[in-house]
Amino acid sequence: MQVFNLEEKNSILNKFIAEVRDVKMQSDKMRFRRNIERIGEILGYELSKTLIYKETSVISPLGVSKISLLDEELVICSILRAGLPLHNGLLNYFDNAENSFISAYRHHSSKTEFEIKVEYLASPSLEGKTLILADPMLATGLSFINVFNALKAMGTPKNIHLVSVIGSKQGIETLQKELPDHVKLWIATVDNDLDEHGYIVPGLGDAGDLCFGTKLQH
Ligand SMILES: O=P(O)(O)OC[C@H]1O[C@H](OP(=O)(O)OP(=O)(O)O)[C@H](O)[C@@H]1O
Ligand SMILES: O=c1cc[nH]c(=O)[nH]1
Ligand SMILES: [Mg+2]
Repeated sequence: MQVFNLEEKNSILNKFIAEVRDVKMQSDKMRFRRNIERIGEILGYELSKTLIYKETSVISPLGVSKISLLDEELVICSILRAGLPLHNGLLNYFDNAENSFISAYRHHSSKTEFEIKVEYLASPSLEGKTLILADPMLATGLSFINVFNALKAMGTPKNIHLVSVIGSKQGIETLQKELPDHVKLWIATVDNDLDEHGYIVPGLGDAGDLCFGTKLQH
């Protein structure tokens, strides 16, 4: 897996990362969701530079302009719940993409032990297409791996891009071991630690709850 960590170069992205981490700003849920969406827009723009383009002619009122436009069948798949604002950010730029939604949640057998449950999948065929798989948090990496395996039933994509906001070093190492070499990861920032509950430290907390509110454990 190839990793593109956008924090390696300072940009306006830093402001959005700072705001999603900031415990005081997190009380403004609308701003939190919009910042995740803005980060999705930037990650999408960066990955768009690696896609395939085809020269096209555009007729303006005064003449003809040649321009290269995206020439790939894209499918954006997001992992519910927290993937939704990131999905919207990607879709803001890749406006002709097809869309998939898949659920993944942590089912806890104790305070520190959990397995990932994948229960819902709505997707077009992925055969021969470019798949963009979005989830803002890459903690242990188990959600991405379980979802990656569940999506195999939808066909074999030509290219696969994972898009995430905050990753842990450990989670990225796990993905490096478990996912094929051709997969690319686009990530806004990487943290060093995971706590005993599998939360990224310093991270930002629970992205799903910050977007949409707390949920009952079941
Ligand atoms: O890398 P992992 O250790 O698998 O953890 C990351 C997962 O945790 C979060 O989802 P969560 O299970 O909290 O579900 P939610 O979006 O419904 O809150 C996040 O959105 C990822 O899907
Ligand atoms: O740090 C983490 C880990 C899992 N899920 C989150 O939302 N945050
Ligand atoms: Mg959550």
